[in-house]
Amino acid sequence: MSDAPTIRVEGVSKRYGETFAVREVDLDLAPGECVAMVGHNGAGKSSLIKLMLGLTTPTAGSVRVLGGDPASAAASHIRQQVGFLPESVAFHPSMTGRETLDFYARLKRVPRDGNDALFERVGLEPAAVKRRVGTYSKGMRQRLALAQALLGGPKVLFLDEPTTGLDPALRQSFYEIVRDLRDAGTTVLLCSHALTELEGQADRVVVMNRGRKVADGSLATLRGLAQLPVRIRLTLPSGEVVETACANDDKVATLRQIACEGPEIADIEVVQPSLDEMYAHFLRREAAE
Ligand SMILES: Nc1ncnc2c1ncn2[C@@H]1O[C@H](COP(=O)(O)OP(=O)(O)OP(=O)(O)O)[C@@H](O)[C@H]1O
Repeated sequence: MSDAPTIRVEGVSKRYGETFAVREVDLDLAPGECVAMVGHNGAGKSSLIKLMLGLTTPTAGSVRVLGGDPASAAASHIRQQVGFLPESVAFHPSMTGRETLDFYARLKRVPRDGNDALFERVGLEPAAVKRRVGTYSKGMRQRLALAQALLGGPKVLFLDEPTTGLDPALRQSFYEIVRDLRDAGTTVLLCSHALTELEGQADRVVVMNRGRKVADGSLATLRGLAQLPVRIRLTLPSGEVVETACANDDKVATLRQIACEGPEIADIEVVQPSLDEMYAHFLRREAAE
């Protein structure tokens, strides 16, 4: 990974009238990094993405994407290297999948000859590509939406709630595509409310609350900061499950003690705090400050 960030957000605020949608946010995203942005409804996630897309300009601070201001008139070359999958995509129902992707390719001024490869990549079968979008299932529409976001091989990809309404198998294949993109050096910013499914997918998690960034780090870093207890789950030979909790730093000593002095056990499991629990912790901490 090169050190120059693909995206640099510095001291950014965005105000709509009296409402601060984004407040004094600093955020760097490196090439090939997959970052998950989480937060309640109205936390400022979409507003931040709009700023990074250059659709709006900050009230204060600066946004740099691929070294330039994405909102400037001269930034069409930047916008061409950015893919965006919005939270709700409305395609024209009477156009086929192929016509839809051709249309977006023309808009983005990228050659259409890569479209077949894109359909294959997102798992849209040739027969489906010929059908009108109005006949598509939610999963097929979302695959087409992803193909649209991948047009031109973007260096930066924004995905807003990409897996909402998808079945578990489709979610998995979605994240596989995201992993391949990240491995190929694409910077991916992913917004989601589905916290549990983000575990293992993102290199870093950014927690937003009321426009502010309240936490930012790898899951391991956030676990260290939150200092939430780990749970030790013991299954006794009778099948009964007993749970105890201890500080993360004490878990080895606790396990040793259980092994030496505890009851006979059939199975043991150490359960780290989930992303859901950490998210709740950071919001509680923010509310208390
Ligand atoms: N164009 C706008 N005009 C006025 N207020 C706005 C505008 N866009 C966003 N806001 C306000 O800014 C705040 C942040 O909204 P934003 O859509 O960025 O949140 P979000 O985290 O994306 O929420 P969700 O998860 O529901 O999509 C909200 O209070 C919202 O009402």
